[in-house]
Amino acid sequence: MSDQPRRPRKPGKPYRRPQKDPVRFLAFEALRAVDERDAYANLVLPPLLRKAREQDGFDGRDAALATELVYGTLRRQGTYDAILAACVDRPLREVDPPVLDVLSLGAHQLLGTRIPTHAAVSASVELARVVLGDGRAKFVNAVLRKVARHDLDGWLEQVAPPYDDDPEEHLAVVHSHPRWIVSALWDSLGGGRAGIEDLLEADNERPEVTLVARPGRATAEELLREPAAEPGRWSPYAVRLTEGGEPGAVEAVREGRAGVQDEGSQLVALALANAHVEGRDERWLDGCAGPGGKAALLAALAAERGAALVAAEKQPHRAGLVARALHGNPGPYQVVTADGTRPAWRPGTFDRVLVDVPCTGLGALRRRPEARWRRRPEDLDGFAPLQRGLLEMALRSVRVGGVVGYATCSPHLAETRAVVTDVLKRQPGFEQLDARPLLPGVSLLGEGPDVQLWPHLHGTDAMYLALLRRVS
Ligand SMILES: C[S@@+](CC[C@H](N)C(=O)[O-])C[C@H]1O[C@@H](n2cnc3c(N)ncnc32)[C@H](O)[C@@H]1O
Repeated sequence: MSDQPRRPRKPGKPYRRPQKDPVRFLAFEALRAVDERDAYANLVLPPLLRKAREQDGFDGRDAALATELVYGTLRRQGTYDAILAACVDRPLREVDPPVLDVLSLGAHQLLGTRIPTHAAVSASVELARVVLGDGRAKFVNAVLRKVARHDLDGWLEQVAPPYDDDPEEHLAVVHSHPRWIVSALWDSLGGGRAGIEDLLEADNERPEVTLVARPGRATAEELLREPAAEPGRWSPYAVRLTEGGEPGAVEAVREGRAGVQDEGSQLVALALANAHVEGRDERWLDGCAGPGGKAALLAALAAERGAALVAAEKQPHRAGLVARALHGNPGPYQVVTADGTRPAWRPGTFDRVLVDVPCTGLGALRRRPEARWRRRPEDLDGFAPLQRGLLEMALRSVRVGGVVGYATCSPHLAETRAVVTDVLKRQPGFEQLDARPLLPGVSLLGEGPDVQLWPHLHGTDAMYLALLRRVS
């Protein structure tokens, strides 16, 4: 793209080269990658930040601002789209995607950060001059000046329908979630307006980084020596890095003795490990193990009891990640690349089985800021047969008296209770255990017997767990 103006300027208006602000430029590059290449922000950002540290001298504050601009813009995209639609004289789908990205980034700076108005507008116009050219920068300037006329609350009053007229659409616009997701989360959570609003807002918060000290290999005390580290809320193995931090810089993480793992995932593994099984307790199975977070915790717990874990994963490259996560485990384990719906082991082989099935991931929206806009309701139909197939396999793989854990990182009822109910109808001989006492100290677990965790109530991802014992 040429830096030179196409036509000579009028006297008195000398041409000024646009100033490239590395933080905004990096945020724009990340948004384009997410938009254009369906990339994931959490994968795109780290290499961009690394490059910026080396080439542009980015410091910690620059990196924090760039990260906040990317994540905040993506999370609040639904709200910003509604506001931008009111400021643009044509449908947003007719605005070029790169222009829309600059506008959204500008809207986030104006409405979602403390950056002063003039700085937010001028930085966005400058960015537009660099990446879009002077003509479209004028358009960006005009639109963002309209956006700047109100604060976020003022805009929401204008663009969101009143709650009493259309509660779901109101919540969708105000809390920036697709309407079908608002509806699904509300169905699962139940209750009135306050609870669902708290949940939707929790999805818009950046989660803390939580570490797991793998038992027998590291201790929570060791991890608590890290800066701004606090004990976990529920899991004895959890340590929260309250200021984010860099897990890769933690020695125990680098050595594989500890890992990054949300407390909800730790609780699922712990509940399965703590469930009572009669008699032998030597053979454990993780039936869909990649990338290996729960398998690593299970394997370490199994080692403490003299049990062995088989970790099965269908995708070869993910099986490689499982092998890496389990490397150095003090007890016996085996990683197999296998289709868990067609097991390579005999029925009734295992004493404990976990199936943490592929799902829509609607319980981890706070970690994947773009995911809510990519998911479609039809995705549920795609996962349904696999989720049932994997649970059926798990039930066949456990011996009489043994226990199966069915887990998802989605609270959608079609992926949680509906699967368990359907499969148990076809496969008698199982009783559902009350999972709640197996999560000691965790409050607000509902009526059971299954467990649904929530970001706003438990500070975890919205993990689901049902525990089933084979009785005949
Ligand atoms: C939700 S993830 C599991 C996360 C894992 N438990 C952890 O904590 O790291 C589901 C995994 O199941 C794998 N998978 C999908 N279909 C499978 C199948 N038929 N058999 C075994 N694994 C499968 C996916 O590749 C994915 O790695």
